[in-house]
Amino acid sequence: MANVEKSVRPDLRIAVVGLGAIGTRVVEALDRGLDGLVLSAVSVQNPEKHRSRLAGLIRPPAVLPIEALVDVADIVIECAPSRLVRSIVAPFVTNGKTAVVLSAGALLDHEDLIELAKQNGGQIVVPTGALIGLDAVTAAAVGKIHSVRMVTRKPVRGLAGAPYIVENNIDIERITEPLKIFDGTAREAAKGFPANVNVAAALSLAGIGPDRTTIEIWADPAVTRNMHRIDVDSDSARFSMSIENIPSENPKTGLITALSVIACLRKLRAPLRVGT
Ligand SMILES: NC(=O)C1=CN([C@@H]2O[C@H](COP(=O)(O)OP(=O)(O)OC[C@H]3O[C@@H](n4cnc5c(N)ncnc54)[C@H](O)[C@@H]3O)[C@@H](O)[C@H]2O)C=CC1
Ligand SMILES: O=C([O-])CC(=O)C(=O)O
Repeated sequence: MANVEKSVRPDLRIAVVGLGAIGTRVVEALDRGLDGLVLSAVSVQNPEKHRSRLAGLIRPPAVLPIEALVDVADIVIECAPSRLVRSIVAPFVTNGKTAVVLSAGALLDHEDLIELAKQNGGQIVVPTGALIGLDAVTAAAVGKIHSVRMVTRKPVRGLAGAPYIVENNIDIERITEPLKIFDGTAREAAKGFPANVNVAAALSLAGIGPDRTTIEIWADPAVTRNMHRIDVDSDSARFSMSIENIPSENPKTGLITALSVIACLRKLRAPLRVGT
């Protein structure tokens, strides 16, 4: 019998930027082991703050400035403030590599990064994150989607400090009843709520774009979870989806977001992929 040699692909080297609510969990999962992936480096704002936790990992990664990551990683995972998206993504996609982006709202302001990826054989991956059903939305988008509408309801803590609220002097701290604070497009929401509704940007990129996807945002003193409801009407299906996210230590960010990134990473080398 012929001796069939198992082909061995080198591990994909992963870099993570930002060790907050999402990045910390992703780094820990990579350190515990994800098939075919190895954590090569991280970028942090304050290395001293993370020194002991990183030293406690089974395989401590290098701690490097953002611009040095492209030399040591095949894939970068952006889990950082949205203002850093360009500096994180551009070097990777320019070199034909992959950038996983959590600050999806910032992509709407830097859409040329998608063109840069196209020209250089790179890829930008936006995980489902704190949302649900982007598989169905991308499938429906192969046909014709008539409308995508989203309603987000968050506790006050999950919205406080958003630029739109500050600029419009909206007082949400003392509300006793649900208050609709925004009704507009995903593009406008990404500008006004850059750290609160990346999900709307992801939804828009999966479906009919940031100018046709609409979102209402409610501050609700009665809820403890970050709640998103989506209604899609298309020529193949009509569907509604909702998710109630338990906030992480960052009240703006649902716990499931990091798990979505880990699931996305698992798919990269999995022998079975389920879902679009
Ligand atoms: N796509 C989605 O479904 C979701 C996206 N997000 C977005 O993902 C991003 C990360 O979210 P979280 O982990 O909750 O935020 P976080 O605020 O908990 O963590 C961000 C981390 O980035 C670090 N950082 C700041 N400047 C840095 C620099 N120059 N270099 C390296 N690190 C730096 C901060 O120190 C902090 O530890 C945010 O933009 C957030 O809005 C959050 C939830 C859902
Ligand atoms: O976690 C959530 O519910 C959503 C969120 O913060 C975001 O989209 O930025």
